Amino acid sequence: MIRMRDLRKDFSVRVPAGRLRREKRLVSAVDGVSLTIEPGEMVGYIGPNGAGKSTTLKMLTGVLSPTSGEVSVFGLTPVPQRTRLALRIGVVFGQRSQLWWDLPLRESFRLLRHVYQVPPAEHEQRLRRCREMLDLDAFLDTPVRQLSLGQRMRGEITAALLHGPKVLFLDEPTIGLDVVSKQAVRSFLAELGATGAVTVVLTTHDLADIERLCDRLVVIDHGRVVHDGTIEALHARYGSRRSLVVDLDSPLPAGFVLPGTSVAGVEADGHRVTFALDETSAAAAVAGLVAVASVRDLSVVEPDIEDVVARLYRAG
Ligand SMILES: Nc1ncnc2c1ncn2[C@@H]1O[C@H](COP(=O)(O)OP(=O)(O)OP(=O)(O)O)[C@@H](O)[C@H]1O
Repeated sequence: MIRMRDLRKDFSVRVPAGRLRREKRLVSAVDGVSLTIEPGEMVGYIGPNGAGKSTTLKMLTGVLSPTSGEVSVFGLTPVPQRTRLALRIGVVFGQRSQLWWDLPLRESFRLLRHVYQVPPAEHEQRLRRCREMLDLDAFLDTPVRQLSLGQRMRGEITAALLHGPKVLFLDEPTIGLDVVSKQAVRSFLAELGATGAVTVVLTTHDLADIERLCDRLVVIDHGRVVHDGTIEALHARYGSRRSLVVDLDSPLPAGFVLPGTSVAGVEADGHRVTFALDETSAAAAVAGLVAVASVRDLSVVEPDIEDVVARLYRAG
């Protein structure tokens, strides 16, 4: 289990004060975060730039000491017990590689087996799974410095898992990746999450990662948690609704009301209407509509997570 209690991290920064002077100022990067993450959970940790996501991950992984508050990861306090912690966690931080730049990927994996003293059979079994699922074979013998970003990220994720950690921390695992690599990484993480064997905490700016992967979404802003729950709870809280988009042979009569909905948009001279499904199902709305109008085509649009998260950031 991962526990944070009133966790804080302040940085002292020098900011310009007048033309020549600079003065010290405290930045509260993490400002009283309390969270408990149960084993096997897959949690998306999101927030605007500078919200405090990386700083939180750094405290969880023992890279930074908290200014105050408590943090424990599977019973260990990260900074003082960093060596023991390293055996239980896997970390993928985009900017920092755990691979040997000049060696082929395969050699990095071999060296990591020695670093973590993983029995050969266990190592082989884990590596085989990653090779299959992350499609590594085509570039296993390529030096790491020659890998594309997507190939390297797949290598980094493998490297983070070869010692069989209980927790995987990922900072922006899909940033800058091409579509194929993104899909490979997401499918792999989805499968990993489904086993429940590894607890996963990931930060991302790509909300499709969250939609695809995370049951739980924690939103942080200015170092504080502003939402903790499912994506559905976020939609409910911000009143996002599904909508029904219909293409009509002719515009609806003036003053037309479809029970349980409100008109969210009218386009193409009234031939396309979007109804927000406020208090009714898509099926009931469609039935009500085809009874009075000639419907050429229709689609049901799910609420957009980008939209609701943008509203949340603005509110924050
Ligand atoms: N080493 C540091 N020294 C001074 N200030 C820092 C340091 N690291 C982070 N900060 C500040 O702390 C705040 C939180 O930064 P952090 O990197 O945790 O945000 P983030 O949510 O990960 O942002 P991003 O999405 O841009 O990566 C920012 O205001 C940042 O400028």
